Parts: sequence; C-alpha cells; structure tokens
Amino acid sequence: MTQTITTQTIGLIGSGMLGAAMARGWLDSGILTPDTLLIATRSGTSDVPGVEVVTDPQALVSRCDALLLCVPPDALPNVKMHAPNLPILSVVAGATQDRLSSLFGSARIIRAMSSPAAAQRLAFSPWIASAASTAADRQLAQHLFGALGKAAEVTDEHHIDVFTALTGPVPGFVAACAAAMSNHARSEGVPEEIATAAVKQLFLASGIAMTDDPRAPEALVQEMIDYAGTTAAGLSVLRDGPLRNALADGLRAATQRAKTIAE
Ligand SMILES: NC(=O)C1=CN([C@@H]2O[C@H](COP(=O)(O)OP(=O)(O)OC[C@H]3O[C@@H](n4cnc5c(N)ncnc54)[C@H](O)[C@@H]3O)[C@@H](O)[C@H]2O)C=CC1
Ligand SMILES: O=C(O)[C@@H]1CCC=N1
Repeated sequence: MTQTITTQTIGLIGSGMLGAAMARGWLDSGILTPDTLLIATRSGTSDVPGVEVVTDPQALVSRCDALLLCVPPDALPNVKMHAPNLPILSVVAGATQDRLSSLFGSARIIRAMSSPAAAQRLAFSPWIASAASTAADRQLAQHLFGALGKAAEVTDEHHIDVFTALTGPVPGFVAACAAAMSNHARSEGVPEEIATAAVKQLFLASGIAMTDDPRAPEALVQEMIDYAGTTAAGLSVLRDGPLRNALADGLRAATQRAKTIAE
C-alpha cells in the first residue's frame, strides 16, 4: 500500500543502527522524502543517502514539525535541545514520557519502540501519547510508525518496556530459540552449516506461515498436537516443560533492564 506522504518535516536525532533503519524505511515507503526528513548526529554524518545532516539538534527545532529521538539512553542528557512547542517522539529505551518532557520542554510526548526491521518495513512499533498530545500528534505517530511495518497505540507506558524486550531486538530472542534448535541438530551430528541453513529457512517459512494465518500461535501449536503425529509428541513435552517460563524469565529481565537503562 503506498503511504500518503506526510506534509510535515520530521527531525531525526540519532542515525545509528535504529535511526538509519527507520529513515530508510520512511524514504522507501515514500511517507517522507529528503525534503521532509532532517537528521542530527554528533558527527554531522549519516549513512542515510540524500538527507541533510546537522550536528546541533536545536537547529531542527525551527525547521521541523516534529522531532524523533533515537540516541542511546545514556546520551539523552547530551542532546541539547529545547522544543516546548513541538511534539517529541522517542524510541530511546527506558526514556519515560516524564523524563523526555522535563529534558526537552515539550508536554506533547509520544514514547514508542521500534526495531532495525524498520529498514525492511517489518518492524512492530508500539507507541503511547502523553495527555497533552493532540489528535494530530497521534495521527502522525501512527503514520510514521505504521510506515515501518505494524504500529499500535498502547495506553500503559509499562507496555513500551515490555515491547522494548519483546519486539525491539531483531532477531533478539528469536535468534536464541533458533540457536537452541540449531545446537540440537548439531548434537545429533548434523554439520553446523546445514543446521544453520535449516533453522534460518525454518524461521523464515514459519514467520510467513504465521503471518498468513489469522489464528494466534497458541492455536497453531494446539492444531499440531491434535494432529497427533510426530510433532505432537515433541510439542506435548515442550508444553509441559520449562520453555515457557525460561523465555518469560528472559523477557522479564530485559523488561526490567529497560526500566533502569536510561536513569
Ligand atoms: N539497535 C537496536 O536494535 C534498537 C535500538 N533501540 C534504541 O534506539 C536508540 C538508538 O540505538 P542505536 O541506533 O542502536 O544506537 P547507535 O549507537 O547505533 O546510534 C546512536 C546514534 O545517536 C547519535 N547520537 C548520540 N549522541 C547524540 C547527541 N548528543 N546528539 C545527536 N546525536 C547523537 C549517534 O551519532 C548515532 O547516530 C537507543 O535508545 C536504543 O535503546 C530500540 C530498539 C532496537
Ligand atoms: O538491546 C537494546 O538495548 C536495544 C533496545 C531494544 C533492542 N535493542
């Protein structure tokens, strides 16, 4: 679906792994062009082709209709910018709406999370708007993040920390699952190269299959157990085993870290 090009100019602060991916996604979608996207980085350089780059984030304030922060959490205090009259969006892990408002002077805060899959427009980007955010701010957030894959407004700021753990890292926890499966194959004597290729193909196919199927993953597992074949024997063991809790423990630990990383 061709995205409508927003008529607003967006100032992106930070153009590293995530910022550059988001910029590429916006330019690829057509929602932004080199005339409606400006970037500020410490070095004044960016890997994003054709987009103007400045070193002073404050220079974006007078030229942009909205700003998006994409710097490391510990770099936030070093972003010297005061933008009381602009909506400020952020994908900075752990940076709360209150902290962002106090740092940059705006009450209109959209706190979000995305992932480097934004470059392929395959990210999941949840976002939450502060009470002072306008309807237009919310529409802009959904527009910008929706152009990078799927986006959803949440109403509990804690869920941004949950998604920082769950969908922020790509491949993240899914790579950990893939590694466990590949290591199993190797323990059965399968050569590493073949085990790796097999598991990567499995996750590619499985992602497409689950995307095409409207049912929740739980239903897909149950369907295979009900089929009562070889997979059922394994999934039954897995369902009664420690996998769920182990994965939840990992995600919970990452969620908790998200709450402290920007302090
Ligand atoms: N890399 C990832 O997979 C994900 C990262 N994030 C979040 O995105 C944010 C950025 O992370 P990465 O892109 O990985 O970091 P990075 O280290 O790759 O890039 C950081 C960028 O910020 C710029 N920067 C740093 N201090 C600055 C300042 N004072 N003024 C202007 N620009 C400044 C750097 O020049 C660089 O362009 C972090 O808050 C991280 O938690 C969120 C989800 C996924
Ligand atoms: O690991 C991190 O800190 C960043 C935030 C979410 C994904 N990557």
